[in-house]
Amino acid sequence: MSFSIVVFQGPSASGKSTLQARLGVPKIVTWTSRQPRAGEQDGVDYHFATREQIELMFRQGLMLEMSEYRNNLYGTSISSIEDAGKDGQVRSTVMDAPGAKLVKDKWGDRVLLIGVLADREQLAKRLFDRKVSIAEQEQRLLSYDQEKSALSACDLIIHNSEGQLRTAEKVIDFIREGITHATRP
Ligand SMILES: Nc1nc2c(ncn2[C@@H]2O[C@H](COP(=O)(O)OP(=O)(O)O)[C@@H](O)[C@H]2O)c(=O)[nH]1
Ligand SMILES: Nc1ncnc2c1ncn2[C@@H]1O[C@H](COP(=O)(O)OP(=O)(O)O)[C@@H](O)[C@H]1O
Repeated sequence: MSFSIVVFQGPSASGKSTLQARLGVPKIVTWTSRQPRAGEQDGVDYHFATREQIELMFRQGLMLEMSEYRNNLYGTSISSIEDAGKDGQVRSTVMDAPGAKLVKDKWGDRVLLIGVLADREQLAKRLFDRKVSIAEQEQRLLSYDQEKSALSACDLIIHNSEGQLRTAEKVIDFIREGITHATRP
């Protein structure tokens, strides 16, 4: 059986979304209580909901997990993971380390867990370039060490510091080719 879900994990600004976009398979849309950013669409980037709605879904047993990040709730519905791959289409998602671990523990070798890592100094610069406030930069970098040490649970780790993006993209192209090949009838 081939992979049906690719999960990206790693520190904030390491390049998870960039590499997820490069992989180019449909995303598993997760839930968040944070406000949509400019250009983000409901049901495409996230299911945007209130904190209360997400908590209710969790209590109803519909959520695999729920996680608090920078004062917002994030969560993945069980059905979105279970349904992945049913149509023969691999799906991808970006998760924090605890969420990624749950998916890997529960769905095992259906899941390809990719860790993305870049130097701490470069992440600080990327966050600065993104015009993130100093307080938010500090908060995001606080989780750097935790996310970095959790990478040991990954099936593979892609290094994505300055100058490594082209190679990282080639690795992703290689993975896409492998996945597509394996799911071809
Ligand atoms: N555990 C968990 N983490 C999620 C989920 N959806 C998104 N995240 C993580 O939430 C964090 C914040 O994402 P976001 O608000 O889009 O901001 P970003 O830091 O710019 O990517 C990222 O580390 C995502 O990987 C989810 O369903 N569960
Ligand atoms: N290897 C790289 N070198 C320089 N900048 C990069 C590299 N990879 C990604 N970036 C940039 O860093 C920023 C954060 O990347 P993003 O994919 O949004 O990270 P994450 O999803 O992990 O938070 C983006 O502006 C992206 O274009």
